[in-house]
Amino acid sequence: MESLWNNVKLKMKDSLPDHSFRMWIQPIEFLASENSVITLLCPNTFSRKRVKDNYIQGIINEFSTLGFADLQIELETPENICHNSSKDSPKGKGGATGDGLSGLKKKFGATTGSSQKGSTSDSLNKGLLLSDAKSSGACLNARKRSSAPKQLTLPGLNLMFDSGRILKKNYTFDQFVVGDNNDFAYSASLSLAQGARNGNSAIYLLAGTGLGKSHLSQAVGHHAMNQGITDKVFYVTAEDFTNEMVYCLKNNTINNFKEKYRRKCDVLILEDVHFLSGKDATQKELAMTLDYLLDAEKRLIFSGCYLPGEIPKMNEQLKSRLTMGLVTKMDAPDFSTRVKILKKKSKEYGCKIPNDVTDYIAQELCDNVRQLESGLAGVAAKASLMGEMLNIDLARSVLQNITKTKQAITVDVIKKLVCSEFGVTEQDLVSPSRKKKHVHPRQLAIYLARKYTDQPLKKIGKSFNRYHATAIYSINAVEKAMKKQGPYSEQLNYLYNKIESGKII
Ligand SMILES: Nc1ncnc2c1ncn2[C@@H]1O[C@H](COP(=O)(O)OP(=O)(O)OP(=O)(O)O)[C@@H](O)[C@H]1O
Repeated sequence: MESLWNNVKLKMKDSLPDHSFRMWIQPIEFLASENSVITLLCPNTFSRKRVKDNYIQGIINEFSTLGFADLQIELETPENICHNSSKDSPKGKGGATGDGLSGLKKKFGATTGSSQKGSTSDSLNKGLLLSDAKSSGACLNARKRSSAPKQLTLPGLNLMFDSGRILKKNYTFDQFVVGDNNDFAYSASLSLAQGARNGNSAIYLLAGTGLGKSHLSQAVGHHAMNQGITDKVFYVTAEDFTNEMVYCLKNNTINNFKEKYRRKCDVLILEDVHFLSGKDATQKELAMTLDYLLDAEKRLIFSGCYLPGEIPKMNEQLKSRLTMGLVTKMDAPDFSTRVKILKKKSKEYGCKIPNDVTDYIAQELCDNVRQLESGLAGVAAKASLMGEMLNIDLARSVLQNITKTKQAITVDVIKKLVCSEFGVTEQDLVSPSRKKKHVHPRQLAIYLARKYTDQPLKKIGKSFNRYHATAIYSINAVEKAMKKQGPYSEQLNYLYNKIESGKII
């Protein structure tokens, strides 16, 4: 169940503005599951109230799209649990809150997984074990051992470090399954991590969503640190880089920023390069930083869904620096690699999946590895939560929610939906009109077509009489607008719900 919750989190990451996700959803941890009730642990009462008021419905919806429609979600806080336990205790003082979230989970017998993003490597049965521990008063005993209460941190505040984001603990080379689709990217990344330059100190990992860019680029960081090569590994997204630069400019600390990236970094991992589109000042600064790093033969790993040359409003200097090293493309895995991935992941989750079920999942889910993981987690979680046999019928009942949506959505279906919601015609969508009332629905339709269909961007652009670059620009514009919570993201969530509920077909 813990990995099911991690999948729900991943889905929410896509639909919420980044800061809201990091502040409110990311810190929530799975605590227990019993009889179709899932208990989640919020860091404190304030966060619990906020989640209850604003995000609980979204959480329920995401569980339901993963095939768990009838679950009840309970939100707990460390204080609350130990307060409840202390009612049974003759002299319950102090509290597990002092140890924070992970301490409390340890006391309850659950593993904490990756500190930031939650690991999928824990057994799917942990939730049930956890409930047992809870009912047998483990918290109470733990409380007696705990030290004086300490202040809890605000949710999400410890996610960024001076050197960027924390690397996910299981994004290592040995957890990465190599197939025909990614063997070149894998070898190039490994060789860069090991310091065999072959004339290259930079790599650009190019792939669609969920195909392993973050996994492989973070594996380079892990390797450099674990092998004692360097601990000066900076892992940032292009958005983080931009925000940090703007912050430093405003606070007159831009020299520190330059010093940090140019002189204190041995390995720079920069993700989601397409975010830089149109950000002239950041592009110039990054190009200069890359000159320093390339001259010093530092290791650079970039990743993005598009080639730099395809990203609109990107300056030529930066484009050429980003592609100075190897550009390696990762494709969707073929059937046998999907089976290998499922087998590896099910071992990680600590569950045994019969071969025919693994084959079935691999046949049904072929878009990307994230989707594959989500299907596997859903199937295993349903078997564990409902106490059902893990067989093809059960797998079918979980996967049909994922595949039904996927099969039926085409660019035309999306166009029709957007037209009916915005009161425009299909002709308006494909026309050259730059009027806001046409541009807005057109950009949304392009974004949705990218999200819900398998069509390549070139083809999507063509369906709207647009160039490839304009399609990328539209997607970036929607992603940017979504980050500001408000009518725009609500509108988009509404469209997601309509599409995913199958109500438009
Ligand atoms: N070859 C692989 N072997 C094992 N796991 C993989 C592989 N490729 C991807 N994954 C897993 O799939 C999930 C998604 O991968 P990742 O986050 O690296 O994708 P991404 O390309 O960075 O996607 P996005 O562009 O949406 O951020 C992760 O849990 C990752 O561990």
